[in-house]
Amino acid sequence: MTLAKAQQGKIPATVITGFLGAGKTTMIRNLLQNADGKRIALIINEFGDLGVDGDVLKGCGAEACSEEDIIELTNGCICCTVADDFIPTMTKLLERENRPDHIVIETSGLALPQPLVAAFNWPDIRSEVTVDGVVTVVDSAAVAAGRFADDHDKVDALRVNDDNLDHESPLEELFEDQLTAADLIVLNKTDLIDASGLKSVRDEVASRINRKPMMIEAKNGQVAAAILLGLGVGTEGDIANRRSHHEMEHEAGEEHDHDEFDSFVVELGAISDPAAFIDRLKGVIAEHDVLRLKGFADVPGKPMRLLIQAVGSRIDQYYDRAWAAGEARGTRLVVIGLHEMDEAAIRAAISALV
Ligand SMILES: Nc1nc2c(ncn2[C@@H]2O[C@H](COP(=O)(O)OP(=O)(O)OP(=O)(O)O)[C@@H](O)[C@H]2O)c(=O)[nH]1
Repeated sequence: MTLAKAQQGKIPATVITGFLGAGKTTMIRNLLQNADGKRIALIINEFGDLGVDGDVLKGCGAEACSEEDIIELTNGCICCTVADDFIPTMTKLLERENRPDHIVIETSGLALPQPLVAAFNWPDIRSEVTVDGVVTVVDSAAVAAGRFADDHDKVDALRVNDDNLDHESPLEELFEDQLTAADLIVLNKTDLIDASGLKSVRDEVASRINRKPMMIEAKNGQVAAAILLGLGVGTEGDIANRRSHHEMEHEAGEEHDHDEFDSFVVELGAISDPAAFIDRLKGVIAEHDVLRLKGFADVPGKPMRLLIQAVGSRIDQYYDRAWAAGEARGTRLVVIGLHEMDEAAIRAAISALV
């Protein structure tokens, strides 16, 4: 039977992966607003105890995806909760009378796509759904800045003190695993680098994988729906050829976890001078090498909440929606970094900015 025939009648599902802050949610938001009339169900998974991505997407008011079609998986990283969380969610989705035309899954920035894609080979899922393709979003500016390659010395130093450390740099490994799973690589944030920087990013990305998936460039995740949702690969049938570092290192079946990374939520009162707060926040992020920080701030006198998005020390902010009636105003920020980050010091430093 041909691949196309085997997939006939199945709902296509697109898996969108990529490191923290690469631009996955931005790309999906753009997709929902330009979905060519398709009805999309969205499954979102986020690292950290504050559902920022779901909120951003629910607020985008696109017709392609109503609020009940946005499902948040909050019990941990999707690659570790496949059996307990993802499969039951998919089963429920497939039982709905009004089935979607397409399913889009946004993994957390720390997820390995391989176990998720492999789950599409489970009999109940395989008969109904196929993976149209895995799209890996890359933060081109972060690659150009050496984000995924520059801490060899640090890892080597840690390895001296820890015989059990069998991994490369956790960022580098994850970056490669997410690229390895890709059918399409989107080199995003090209507005932040010049042409020669972009050429180096292309070369570096290509050098990290053996396969040659399609690679395209994008700004603000603007990629046509026909490309994103039209890959037609059936990736579940090829996932055994795209093994992650973890799978190769732990053939014996040792559990994968996210011990190398950590997150915590900082709650603050109102922020009366957001410009000054954000300016000084950049310093805290740089000093403690925070990988990702995002959340909402309460600015006195403003009817809307301020969305704050930091990727490394680049920070975007905008007022995204009005505080709802009865909603407690407050500032809540999720901080994500390497496990060894100094939570107490970061908490104290951020709290001192208010
Ligand atoms: N300059 C620039 N900023 C971008 C681009 N794409 C996304 N961003 C910004 O990057 C930040 C992170 O984008 P998200 O879409 O939330 O990234 P993500 O991959 O969903 O992040 P996580 O879910 O936390 O892993 C936001 O502030 C976006 O506005 C781009 O092409 N150029």
